[in-house]
Amino acid sequence: MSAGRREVPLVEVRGIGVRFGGLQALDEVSFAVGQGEFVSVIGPNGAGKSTLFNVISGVQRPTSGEVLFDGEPVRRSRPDLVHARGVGRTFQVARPIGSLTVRDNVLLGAGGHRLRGVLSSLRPRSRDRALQLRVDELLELAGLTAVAHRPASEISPGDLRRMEIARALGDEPRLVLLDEPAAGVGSDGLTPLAELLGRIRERGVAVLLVEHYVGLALSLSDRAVVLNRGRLLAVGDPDEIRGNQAVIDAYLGTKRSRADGGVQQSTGSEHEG
Ligand SMILES: Nc1ncnc2c1ncn2[C@@H]1O[C@H](COP(=O)(O)OP(=O)(O)OP(=O)(O)O)[C@@H](O)[C@H]1O
Repeated sequence: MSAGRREVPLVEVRGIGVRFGGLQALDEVSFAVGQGEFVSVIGPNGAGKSTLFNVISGVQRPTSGEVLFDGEPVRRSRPDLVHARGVGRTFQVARPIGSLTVRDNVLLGAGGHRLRGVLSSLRPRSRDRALQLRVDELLELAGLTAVAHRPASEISPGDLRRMEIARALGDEPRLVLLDEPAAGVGSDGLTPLAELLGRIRERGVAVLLVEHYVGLALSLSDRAVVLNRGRLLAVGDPDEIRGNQAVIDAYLGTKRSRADGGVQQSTGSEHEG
C-alpha cells in the first residue's frame, strides 16, 4: 500500500446489530477483513458467531448497521447477490448431496456465476474441459482425489468437511466463510483440514473462520475477532488475543489442552475431536 492511500477492505462490518424478539444476538459489531486476510471469529456458545455469518452472507437482515464489500454497502440482504460478489460459505452442519459422488458435489459448486463468467469466452467443449480441470484441482487441493468417485454419503466426516470447503471454493470466491469446519472430524481429520486451510490462505482467498478449536484457528489466523454475548470483546493478532485478559476471563480461561495439540473450549459445545 502506498503512503497516504488507504486500502479499501474487502469486507467491512459496520455497527451490526441483530435482534430476535427480546434477544440482542449482535450489538454494534464492527470490524474489517482485508483482501486475502485470514480472520477467526471466536467466542462461547451463543456469542453470535453464526448470526454474524448469516448477516455477512445475506441470509439474515441486520436490525441495524451495514456490511460493505469493496467499500460499497450491500443494500439488499440476498444470499445470491452476496455470492455473486464473491462470497462462498460452508455451514455448521454439512450439506452434501449424499447420493452424488464427491466429484459431482464439488462440480456443483464450480458451476456458479463467477466461474462461468471467467470461462464464458471459451467454446462449449473447452469450457467443459476447463470446468473438469478446475474440479480436479479443487479435489487435489482438498486431499480428496482418492475418494473423488465415492458417494458423499460414504466418506469420513473429515473428508466431508473438506468436500464442503472445496465446493465453497468452486466459484472463485474472494472470501469464504467457514462455520466450524473441524466439528465432528475427529483427531485424524484435523491435520488434513489445517493443511487445506493453509493452502487457501496461500492462494490469497480471504477467510472468515468460526471454530471452537481455538488453537487451530489462531495458528492459521492473521487476526481474530472475539465475540461474547453479541458484543465485540476484542480484535487483534493471535498473540494479542491469547494475552487479552477480558478474552481469557470470558472464553480462553476455560480452555483445556487436547492430545492433538489443538485447544477446544469447554463452553457446552463439545464436538467429537
Ligand atoms: N433465528 C433465531 N431466532 C431466535 N434466536 C436466535 C436465532 N438464531 C440465533 N438465535 C439466538 O441468538 C444467539 C446467538 O446465536 P448464534 O447461533 O449466532 O451463536 P453462536 O456463537 O454461533 O453459537 P454456537 O457456538 O453455539 O454455534 C443465541 O442466543 C441464539 O439462541
